[in-house]
Amino acid sequence: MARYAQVQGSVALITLTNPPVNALSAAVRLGITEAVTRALRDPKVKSVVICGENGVFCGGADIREFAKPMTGPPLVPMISAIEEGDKPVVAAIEGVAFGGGLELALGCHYRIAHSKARVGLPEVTLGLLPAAGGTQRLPRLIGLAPALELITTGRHVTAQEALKLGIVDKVTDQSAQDLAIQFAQEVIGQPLLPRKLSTQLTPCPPDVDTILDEAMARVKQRARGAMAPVACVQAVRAAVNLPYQAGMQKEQELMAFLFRSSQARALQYCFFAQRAVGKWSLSSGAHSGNSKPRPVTKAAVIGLGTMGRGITVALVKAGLSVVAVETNKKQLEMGKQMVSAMLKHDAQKMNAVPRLDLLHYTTDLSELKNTDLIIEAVFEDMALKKEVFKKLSSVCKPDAVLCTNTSGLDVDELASVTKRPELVVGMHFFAPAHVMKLLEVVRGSRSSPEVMATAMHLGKRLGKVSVVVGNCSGFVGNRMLRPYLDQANFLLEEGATPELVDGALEEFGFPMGVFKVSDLSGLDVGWRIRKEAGLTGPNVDPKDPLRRRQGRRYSPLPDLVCEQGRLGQKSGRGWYLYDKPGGRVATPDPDIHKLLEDYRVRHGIRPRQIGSQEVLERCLFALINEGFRVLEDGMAMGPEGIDMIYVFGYGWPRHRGGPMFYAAMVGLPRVLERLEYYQQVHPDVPHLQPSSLLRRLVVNGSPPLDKWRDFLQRPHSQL
Ligand SMILES: CCCCCC/C=C/CC(=O)SCCNC(=O)CCNC(=O)[C@H](O)C(C)(C)COP(=O)(O)OP(=O)(O)OC[C@H]1O[C@@H](n2cnc3c(N)ncnc32)[C@H](O)[C@@H]1OP(=O)(O)O
Repeated sequence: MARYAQVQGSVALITLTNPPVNALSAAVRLGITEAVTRALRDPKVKSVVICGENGVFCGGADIREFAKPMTGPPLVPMISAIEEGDKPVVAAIEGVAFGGGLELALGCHYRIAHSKARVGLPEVTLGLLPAAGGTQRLPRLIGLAPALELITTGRHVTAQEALKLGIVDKVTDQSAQDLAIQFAQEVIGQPLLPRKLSTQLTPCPPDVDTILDEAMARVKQRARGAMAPVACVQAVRAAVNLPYQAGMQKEQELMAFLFRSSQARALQYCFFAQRAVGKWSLSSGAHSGNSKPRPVTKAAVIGLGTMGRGITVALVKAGLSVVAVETNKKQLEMGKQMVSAMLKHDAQKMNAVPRLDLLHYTTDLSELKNTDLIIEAVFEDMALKKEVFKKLSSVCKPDAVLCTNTSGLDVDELASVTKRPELVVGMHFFAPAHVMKLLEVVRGSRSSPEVMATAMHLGKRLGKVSVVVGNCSGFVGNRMLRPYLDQANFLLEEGATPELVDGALEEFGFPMGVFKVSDLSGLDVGWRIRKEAGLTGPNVDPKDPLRRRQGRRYSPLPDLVCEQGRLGQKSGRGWYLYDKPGGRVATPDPDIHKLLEDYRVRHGIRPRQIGSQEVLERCLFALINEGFRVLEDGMAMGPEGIDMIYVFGYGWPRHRGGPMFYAAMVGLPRVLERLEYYQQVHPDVPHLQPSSLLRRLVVNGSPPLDKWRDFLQRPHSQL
């Protein structure tokens, strides 16, 4: 797992060999330890180079080993032995040096990087801290403020920035390994002590306490309850206040606490789940490994509303040539201006030139003859979308892929109006589409494996986390959102306020509570959908009482709020009050409190005290319950997909792993018991009726999440 060779006469070359990323598994650590001992002992060896095989230095500790009992030599003494040795050791960094990989390089006396390499300490994103000396050596090398920033964010740094910061000593466009070998010979005999970071003091600016206090305040504000960033600041503080060994002791103590935490487990689960969802499979046997995507060089977007504009920007940024179609001339002009502004803004941030040349705007659908893939993003109306798909079917070349950005309409119904249903697929982007990482790729019953591969591959090119989902109303994300929203509204009826509900959800870790999000999205969106569904407005069944629809409990509160012209941020009032239309700072609104009080009086509801625990249980467990139904219905590949949809599309706190992971952490018997309790109290809310899958899992001893698939009733997959 580490190859040893002697090159150029006196240089020991140690190569990490653990594909694909040379993670520091037990075997690799053993290999390095043995190779370093050999090099330091061999009198013919005067200097050492450490590099990684296949153009990757090292992706850090082997994350898969974290769940198992520790074996092999630990990292800290291994790195100390390198630093303490009396022969210069040079790290040759190609590809990446992340986490333990960078810590290994910091234990070396010199670092040479390839110009395309990236370095960083991403441990915080795994719920950990750099506990192989990273929190102690990096501040000593580059100073307090930059070290704090890198360690608390886990940000990856390019070789050029690493050179500027002083993390690496040289950057080369040629082979980093060759330059390191040459360099290792040049530095033989030079004093090593100044290169041993553990012997140095952390450079301390006069305002050191202010820097640390501000960093702590910043991470606490951003962390939304995540513990690792806070521990990172504490560890770096030790690099300033304590001698190296005591600082290392502190680093170990903090790490031991984090390592055992449920947050670390959740974040590490997310790391693997994010990668797992890219490996999709269908019930037909087709999967990502055997289905080839079609080439897409020219794409089109139909409709330049908010979604269409964002999708256009995302496609252009990925280097695709795009035809943007908007039949309304005024809208086209407005869309054009906004897309250009967004592209220019993004390019400016990255010091690049905006690729406006990739764009062509038109009002004429017949200009789509040569496009490979078309994404329809018109108004969310089935009749309108069908009309567009009919036209696309006759205008586009026969093998062009037709995608819809619907957020929940039936993909099969749309496909049925085309002559190529096998080439129709849902690509459900989330607003703003050029920013949000999530993409639901919706498989219609006739979508071909090739078309799924094409949409998934395009998602990857756009930098999205793409998740294959089944074609059911609302797909996965929005389908699970309904019970969550319902519960939030019911809680208002029963005595809560928007700020009480949002406060509990934000305390849990959501960036915004449900009512703030609704205000941001615009309350009229849901209002229109409810009108179309006959839940409010003229199409309501006259036999339905005000607080019941289609046989189940219904809260008309959101409709009443809309009827008052309170449409959210855009109108300056919604569930909250804003300083102006379009304002973003939400303050509790006495008028809403009055509206709620009057409503309760009108309906004879005695308000009661509602606590955070009830808010969380009712909103989150109802959502989770629907997640189990999604699995039971075969609309998702597994719980990992659901979790990634919620983490990347709905602000679910990553350190809680996603709703299904959270359910497993809380304990499935507990989730079941609370759902049963609430269902008894609210028998007219079917969403609280525990799903049969949840019951079956509990009866079978609550198996771990990766075994849930075994408890689905077959045939299960609709994918
Ligand atoms: C008290 C206890 C003390 C314990 C001390 C513990 C010290 C911890 C310090 C650490 O080092 S924690 C790990 C820090 N490193 C990272 O977070 C890096 C994670 N990896 C990445 O960012 C990326 O994978 C990459 C290295 C940039 C490569 O990206 P790329 O897009 O090229 O490929 P991927 O699809 O992401 O990965 C390929 C393959 O490799 C698996 N993998 C990647 N990194 C690791 C790792 N560090 N450990 C184990 N496995 C890793 C990844 O899961 C993929 O596998 P798959 O089977 O194909 O899904």
